[in-house]
Amino acid sequence: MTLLEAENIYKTVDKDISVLQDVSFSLQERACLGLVGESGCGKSTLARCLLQIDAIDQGRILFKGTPLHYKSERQLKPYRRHIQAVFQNPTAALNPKLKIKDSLLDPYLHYRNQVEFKHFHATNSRKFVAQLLEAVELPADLGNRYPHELSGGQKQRVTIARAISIEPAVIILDEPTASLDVLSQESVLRLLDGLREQLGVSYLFISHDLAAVYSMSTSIMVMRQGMIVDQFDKEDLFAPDRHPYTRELIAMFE
Ligand SMILES: Nc1ncnc2c1ncn2[C@@H]1O[C@H](COP(=O)(O)OP(=O)(O)OP(=O)(O)O)[C@@H](O)[C@H]1O
Repeated sequence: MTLLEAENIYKTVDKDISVLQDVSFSLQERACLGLVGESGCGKSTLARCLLQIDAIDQGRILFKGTPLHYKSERQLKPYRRHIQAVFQNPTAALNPKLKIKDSLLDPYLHYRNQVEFKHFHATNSRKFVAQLLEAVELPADLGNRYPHELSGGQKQRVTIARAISIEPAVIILDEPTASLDVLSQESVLRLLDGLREQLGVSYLFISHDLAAVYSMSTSIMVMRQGMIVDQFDKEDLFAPDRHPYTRELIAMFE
């Protein structure tokens, strides 16, 4: 089943600077679609448009066939929980004044009437927090700490736990490991990969790092100057008909 679709999206900023041009793709159930491209090509702008943070100028964004882009905030509410996001900087994503357990409960309290809770069975909030921490391989007592008492990798695991807490269909991962050291990068990617399998969630995995995109994704799209110039199944990364720009990206890793 197709979960998230973009159809011929255009986006300009500052009146006439084109950032996205004719962007189309579809994200299938249980898939990980990788989006790779160099800094400034428009990846985060696309993420913000898909999350209905930024408006598009032309085209359509659909979730399970329903167009999202013209809906009011009230009409969007039932859809927002289905499309969650994890961004580059976990420190900015967590309220410094809230203990981790309270940050983890936030989305749950906001959306609990809409979620079936297939994966997390909350008989009480303490148990729910413990289940979430366990799912992201963090110790249960960490819930009593504040964000500044955690490492960058631990904080990113908390933002992942928040995202999965309301059992979304799609998580947009926008450079989720870019602020982490190499060892934490690897372990967070492994965690995300395992969670996709375990929870049956789909990812749009955004990164400038082709190696990370290759390791995580089932299919890949390549963006250059706001356009998708290449789109293919992961197995076809080294196929002879790859776009010259994709080949340039591959050459950087060889
Ligand atoms: N609100 C805005 N006003 C002006 N320019 C913007 C705005 N949003 C994005 N841009 C420009 O659009 C282009 C794409 O930015 P975007 O952040 O989407 O790229 P990116 O591929 O995510 O880059 P990075 O990997 O460095 O985050 C950049 O040239 C950026 O300066």
